[in-house]
Amino acid sequence: MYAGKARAYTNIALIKYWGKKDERLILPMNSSLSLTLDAFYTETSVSFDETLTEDVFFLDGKKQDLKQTAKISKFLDLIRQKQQLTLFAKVDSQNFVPTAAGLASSASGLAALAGACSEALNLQLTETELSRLARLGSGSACRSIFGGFAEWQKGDSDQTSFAHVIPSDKWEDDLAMLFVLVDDGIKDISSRDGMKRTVETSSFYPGWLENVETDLATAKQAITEKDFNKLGEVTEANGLRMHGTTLAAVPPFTYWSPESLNVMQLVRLARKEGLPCYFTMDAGPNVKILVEKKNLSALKEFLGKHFAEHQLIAAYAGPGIEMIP
Ligand SMILES: O=C(O)C[C@@](O)(CF)CCOP(=O)(O)OP(=O)(O)O
Repeated sequence: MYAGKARAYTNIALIKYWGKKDERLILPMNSSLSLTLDAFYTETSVSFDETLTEDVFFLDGKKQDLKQTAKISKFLDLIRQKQQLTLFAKVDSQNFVPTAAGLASSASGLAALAGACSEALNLQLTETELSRLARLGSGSACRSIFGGFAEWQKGDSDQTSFAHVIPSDKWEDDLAMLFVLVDDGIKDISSRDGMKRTVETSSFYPGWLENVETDLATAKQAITEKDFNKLGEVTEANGLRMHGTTLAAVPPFTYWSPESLNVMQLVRLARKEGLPCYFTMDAGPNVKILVEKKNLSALKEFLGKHFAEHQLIAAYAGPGIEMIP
């Protein structure tokens, strides 16, 4: 039996990955940039075991059904193919996220799985190779190999599409991200399905591609200059552009709930009142607010008038993947 375990942290994109050029290899249409956080992570152990007659997948202690297990098997097949391996595996993933739904991300899960497989089979992968492997599980997972700010350079092949750390002189330690949980319980379209429909049908999608590489350059410059407002402005604008593409998809859809729009308005109001903070959203109604650590308590107080304590969750910059002996 070959066993391994890894811990990987979720990341939130400031410049979004939205659209695939290649579905099988998960090659993105554009490069993206994220901040790895400390608050939410996944611990995954994997054991390739000759006594197993099929892959088994446990998530938070519960045995998963065929559909969920099939996704993991698809990833394991890639590993087995690469390693000329025929053994089945038991995968056991534990999401360490606040009870609220909609926070566990595939990014930390698939990154942890890639790390656990690498450990189990003693693949001795470099961080770049690990990032490429994680990418094959879920695009955004390739960024969770790294702590702090990470850029996923889109590349144009399996070899050239991977993430790397963005030098930041630890500026991320001055920042925080406040999650506002407005989960309205609607089963959203998954990011995978949402971006596929958008690429294939949205007349607004070409506009997204026109701007995103410029946004990325602006964000990287803001990090170099430690310019919070510059980073915040491009983060908020890029997220809005991404979500804008969904409105012109066929059929149209949006991840925004009325509560999401309320939070966006409150963020703009906070800024007007002199509290610099900027929002971004992903494939769900929850809103993430980028704020400097020194202003986090003022932001929590400002939002505390509108939301319950448990709806406001703070996160700070987090580390890259950790192998667990
Ligand atoms: O994280 C970002 O850059 C932006 C998003 O979160 C916006 F919703 C997309 C993440 O997509 P992911 O779950 O990685 O898709 P997969 O490759 O189909 O598994």
